[in-house]
Amino acid sequence: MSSHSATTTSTIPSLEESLVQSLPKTVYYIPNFISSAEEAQLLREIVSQPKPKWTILTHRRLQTHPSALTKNNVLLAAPLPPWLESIVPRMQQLKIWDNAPHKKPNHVLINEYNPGEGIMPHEDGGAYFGCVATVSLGASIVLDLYSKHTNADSGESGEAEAGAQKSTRFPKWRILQEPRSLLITTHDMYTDHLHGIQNITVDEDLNETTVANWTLLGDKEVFSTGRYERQTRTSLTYRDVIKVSNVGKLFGGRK
Ligand SMILES: O=C(O)CCC(=O)C(=O)O
Ligand SMILES: [Fe+2]
Repeated sequence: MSSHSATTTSTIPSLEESLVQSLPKTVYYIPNFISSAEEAQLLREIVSQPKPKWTILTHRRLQTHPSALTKNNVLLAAPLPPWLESIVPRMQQLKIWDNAPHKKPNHVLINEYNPGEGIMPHEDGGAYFGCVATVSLGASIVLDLYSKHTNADSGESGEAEAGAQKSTRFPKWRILQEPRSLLITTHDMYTDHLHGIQNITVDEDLNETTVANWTLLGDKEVFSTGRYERQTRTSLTYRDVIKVSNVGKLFGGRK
């Protein structure tokens, strides 16, 4: 009976036990939120999307489901594809969407990072209800967190930086996201902080003092050397877009 736990639905830990206590409010980290079979299925769906679904960016590529927002940050009403919707009820069990305008996510960005790729520090902003739920697929990666208001003192300078990281900001905290994990970012952490992923090939210096969610990790052994060689990592970021418009209305009622 060893490895026959095919479904994990009944074993999600509570939000309380998933709180990342060392961070400003509020971040939750849940390892193994999905099973390996679900992870494989999601990755199959992602790679089988038609080529034009991908937006190629300098340091990653991106899919937007069901579609990109309009210039005014409006989502044209459409359901999420069923393969992305499949894990939404499990998120709803955690009650993280209870205060959201639509009570569940209606938009998913899919980011794929090869080794050496990343995303500049940014905030996700006011188009969305202030909660993002990130499912990681394929490999681990470090997410850096920054205070929104620069304080010039932090961090050593010294390290010669290759690439275009112009703002010399240093991450204040780091979160290690394992494959199949769920990361929930909400409240002040959503509104008052920036997050980013460095364009590097190895995440280094990983240990219980440098990784905010160390005690919550599913498998610390993987990081026992303190180093993690990046592999392709894909993330699904689930959000609730506040403004939704019916296409019919939009085109029918033109003023
Ligand atoms: O890949 C991630 O975990 C972060 C993605 C992200 O920050 C975004 O799409 O806004
Ligand atoms: Fe983001």
